[in-house]
Amino acid sequence: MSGTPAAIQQAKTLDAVKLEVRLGGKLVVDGVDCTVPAGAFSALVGPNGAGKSTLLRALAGVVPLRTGTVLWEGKDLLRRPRRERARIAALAEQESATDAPLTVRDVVALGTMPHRSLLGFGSNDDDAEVAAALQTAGVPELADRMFSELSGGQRQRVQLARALAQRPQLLLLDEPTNHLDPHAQLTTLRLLRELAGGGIAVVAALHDLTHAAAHCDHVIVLSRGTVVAAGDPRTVLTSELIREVYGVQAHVLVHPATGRPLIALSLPASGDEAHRRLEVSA
Ligand SMILES: Nc1ncnc2c1ncn2[C@@H]1O[C@H](COP(=O)(O)OP(=O)(O)OP(=O)(O)O)[C@@H](O)[C@H]1O
Repeated sequence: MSGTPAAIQQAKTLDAVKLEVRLGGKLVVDGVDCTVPAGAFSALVGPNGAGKSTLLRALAGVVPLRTGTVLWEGKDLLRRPRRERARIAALAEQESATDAPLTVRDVVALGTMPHRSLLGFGSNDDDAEVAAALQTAGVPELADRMFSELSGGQRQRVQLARALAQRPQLLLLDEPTNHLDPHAQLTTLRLLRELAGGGIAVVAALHDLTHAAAHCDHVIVLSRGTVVAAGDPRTVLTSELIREVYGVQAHVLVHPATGRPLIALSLPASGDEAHRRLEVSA
């Protein structure tokens, strides 16, 4: 590898090439090409059922690809040994992966597994890693609670802590602000931006377009399993694109305090577009 800045940038990039995923006989991810650079916070947006969760799961190797390749640093990520892959990519999903009677500390400790030696199981290093992840996710006080007894927002932040404990280079998050109150939403988005600023690639499925426009460097717009636009959210998230993809009217304003885009949405006057969208997604 040459030492040029371009080569270095290339080296820390996720490239999805012609990804297809079929579920229940339906092509849910349909020829997705996208690039996610390290050092950037990327939003994955699109209507319900567009395929965002499935795409994130496919990137993490949780659902099998029908065709296509996921490259990290130019190499096939999904063909790497599972443990090596888990040191690169962490996925924080919306729903709990476990109903087992685990404490929050136990759940977050699962994230450290790819870095553990068998002899080092339960070491002080692991404890410190778990404590640091809970602290970063803003929920250190939950460590001894049973995971199954947490609220939706608390679970969401513990899932984030588990993913952070994995010390990933690529962090994939499915609606990380779901269930969170406004303060927690903003602190989570700020944290994700800081993590990206620290040099990792962060990709989050988001429904709030203002969040995507205000906090993300890059946006990928998915519709019916296909990428219909990608790039700087300030240029991609136009009224026209939002109307076309979501069937709603969008007014892109300027946030009076931050100067970032503020996207105000309303249904079209006739209601025709909204009606059409409900029919489409049924
Ligand atoms: N296990 C499955 N079997 C069959 N179809 C599935 C399965 N999981 C998801 N799908 C379908 O795949 C499509 C994409 O679902 P996915 O959850 O990826 O969308 P999404 O964009 O994340 O949606 P949302 O915004 O509602 O979370 C939907 O039509 C969904 O019904």
